[in-house]
Amino acid sequence: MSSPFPVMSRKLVKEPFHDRKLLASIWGQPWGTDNPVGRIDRILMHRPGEEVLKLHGAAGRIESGPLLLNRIRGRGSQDGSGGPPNLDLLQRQHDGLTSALEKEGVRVVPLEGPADAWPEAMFTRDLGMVIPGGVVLSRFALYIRYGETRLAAQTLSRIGMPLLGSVQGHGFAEGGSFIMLDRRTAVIGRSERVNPEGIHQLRQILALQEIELLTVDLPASIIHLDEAFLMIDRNKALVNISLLPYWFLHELNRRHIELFHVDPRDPSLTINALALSPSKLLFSADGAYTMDLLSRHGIEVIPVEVSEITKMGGGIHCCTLPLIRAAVE
Ligand SMILES: NC(=[NH2+])NCCC[C@H](N)C(=O)O
Repeated sequence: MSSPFPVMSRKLVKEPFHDRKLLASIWGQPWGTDNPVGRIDRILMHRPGEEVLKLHGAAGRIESGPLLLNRIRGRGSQDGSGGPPNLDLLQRQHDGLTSALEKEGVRVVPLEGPADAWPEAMFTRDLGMVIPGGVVLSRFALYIRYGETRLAAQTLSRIGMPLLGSVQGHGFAEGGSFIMLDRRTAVIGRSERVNPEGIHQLRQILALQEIELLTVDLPASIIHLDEAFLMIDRNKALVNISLLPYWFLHELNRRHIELFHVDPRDPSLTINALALSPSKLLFSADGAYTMDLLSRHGIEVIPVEVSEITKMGGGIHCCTLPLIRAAVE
């Protein structure tokens, strides 16, 4: 088979780094993604182990929103009871999620290295920002997650995915607050976990590919954009309007993205689902009202049980980091 890129040629390289054919020919795969819904080829996950039991009693509460909320006196709507997760149930639900993905033909890449020091390594979404051509590694805002970046760097370089940058200095950015909206636009949610310095660094890296970065200020009740917003098809999104500013909804509307409410009767992390391909989602089995709405609009939803996972402050989206998505259109 003749390659379009003869390595012995002395001609100048014309394609950019993220050219899919060049990537596949040299780096083995068309790594990364320029969209949020194309068919997923492979995905990074971590099966939770004994490390989750290291979360102390109040972790469930602390981790579900900014730490700052703990300094506000009186009882707030976020305050939960906490307590350690049921490891057996957590593992069974995580295994269910993995098999649902494998059944859809997605290759699951396990996180390598000693995850036992990092109780929230299960939330692999947060490890990086996947962009065309590779990944930008996160820098975590909390000590309890800080070492996860090293595991990601190790795993992703071993499988041959280009590391296109990493948030450094005093910057913070976590993958759960980032999405590639389309070839020319990405979105990041600013919060306790994603600071202006992290956003500035990411914006510079994206500018190398002429990608604009929109910043959405998140309310104090959440830490990541994926608790408020999910793309479900090229031109369709699920939104929680109580957590998003008017200008952003208006901008989506201006871009002809059809919006669907996540039903307020469903658990709050229902929106934290995953597009396997355009209009086909892995969805929390507890989100019945929203599933009904989506099904009525021709969107295929595959339910999976994640109730124990959500007790740790994340859902399906948080547990999965797509490393390669097919191009759309
Ligand atoms: N992408 C996400 N929404 N991840 C949620 C992570 C939740 C986890 N308890 C944390 O505090 O980091």
